[in-house]
Amino acid sequence: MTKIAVLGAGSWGTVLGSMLADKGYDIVLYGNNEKVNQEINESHTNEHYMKNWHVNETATATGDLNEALSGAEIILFVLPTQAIRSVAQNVSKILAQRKDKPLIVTATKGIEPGSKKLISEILTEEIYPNDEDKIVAISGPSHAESVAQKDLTAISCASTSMKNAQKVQGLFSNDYFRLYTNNDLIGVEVAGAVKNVIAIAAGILVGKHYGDDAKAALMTRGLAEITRLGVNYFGADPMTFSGLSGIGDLIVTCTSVNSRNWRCGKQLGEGKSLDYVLQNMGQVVEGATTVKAVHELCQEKQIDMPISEAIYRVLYQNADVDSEIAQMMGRSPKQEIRL
Ligand SMILES: NC(=O)C1=CN([C@@H]2O[C@H](COP(=O)(O)OP(=O)(O)OC[C@H]3O[C@@H](n4cnc5c(N)ncnc54)[C@H](OP(=O)(O)O)[C@@H]3O)[C@@H](O)[C@H]2O)C=CC1
Ligand SMILES: O=C(CO)COP(=O)(O)O
Repeated sequence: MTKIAVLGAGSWGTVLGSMLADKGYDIVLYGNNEKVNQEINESHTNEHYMKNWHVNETATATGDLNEALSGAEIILFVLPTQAIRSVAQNVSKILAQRKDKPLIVTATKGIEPGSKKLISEILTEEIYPNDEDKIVAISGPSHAESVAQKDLTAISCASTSMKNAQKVQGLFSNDYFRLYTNNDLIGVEVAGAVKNVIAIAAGILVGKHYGDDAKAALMTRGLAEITRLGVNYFGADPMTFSGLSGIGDLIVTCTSVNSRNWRCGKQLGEGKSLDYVLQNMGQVVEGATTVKAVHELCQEKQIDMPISEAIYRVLYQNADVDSEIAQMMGRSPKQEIRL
């Protein structure tokens, strides 16, 4: 039986791990919270991250990375962006003692501030230098809460190696979870990461009582600036942004109450402080981290991303939301389709 090590025992890691255990794989979750690991092993629940939900009883959890990786053919990273590099370094040390090279899958959506690197770039750098083909990213419109209920879900599965993308497609697919392969790894990751920033903006508009036109305008212009960053800086294929990891994920994250990024934005729009919102969310809000990397890129490479830059100023420079909205609506006239 194929063993899959799932690194991250939060909402998405637990649901993906349980879904894969339902298919008969040997699943070991790696989590850094001993209480959560114990709860998964003993009562097969993870109440903090997935309320009133049952984890497949064959899935186990451990705080020992060696134990999680032992014999694993697939290593699935489902950690917050901020934890990826340090855990990847530990994974690399453990794999150095092995002859085989397990396939690495990432479900994390983010860009690392400072390095401005995507998750696949960090994993390649830390684990398989010069072998990007061993990395596969899964990304698209998918909330843990929906997949836990076996709601119909379709996402992208991207790698520079079509063979490895197809392998992961086969491993993860079931009758309610469908994956489409994509060879634009970079584009899929940029789209998945930056939509979280736009989702914060979508939440802010709701918190400020703006309506449907505002939401539609934000999502469309948000996609335009995500595409601009992806194509101009990362060299992504523009078509990727019309796909599941692009417009698909943008729609779900900007409209669903399950989105932590959207909920964060809504509370900011209602006047709460970022510190208060993040402390009370109890789960990761990736857009709040990724917007720092996006801001660095905009400054360095002169990329025009007015929505993301406004979100950066609201989150980290104390900017007033109403003034930012007024400023955005008053920008000089622009042509719609431009990269
Ligand atoms: N939730 C979802 O529906 C989806 C999430 N994603 C992406 O998946 C990634 C993970 O999100 P999600 O599961 O929701 O996040 P959660 O906030 O629900 O869980 C994060 C988990 O990571 C753990 N963790 C943090 N740092 C470390 C570390 N250094 N070592 C080991 N474990 C660590 C946390 O542990 P602790 O309890 O100790 O904090 C927690 O268990 C994000 O990039 C997100 O964007 C993608 C699609 C859907
Ligand atoms: O990526 C996601 C949905 O596809 C999860 O979004 P949130 O992190 O905003 O909950």
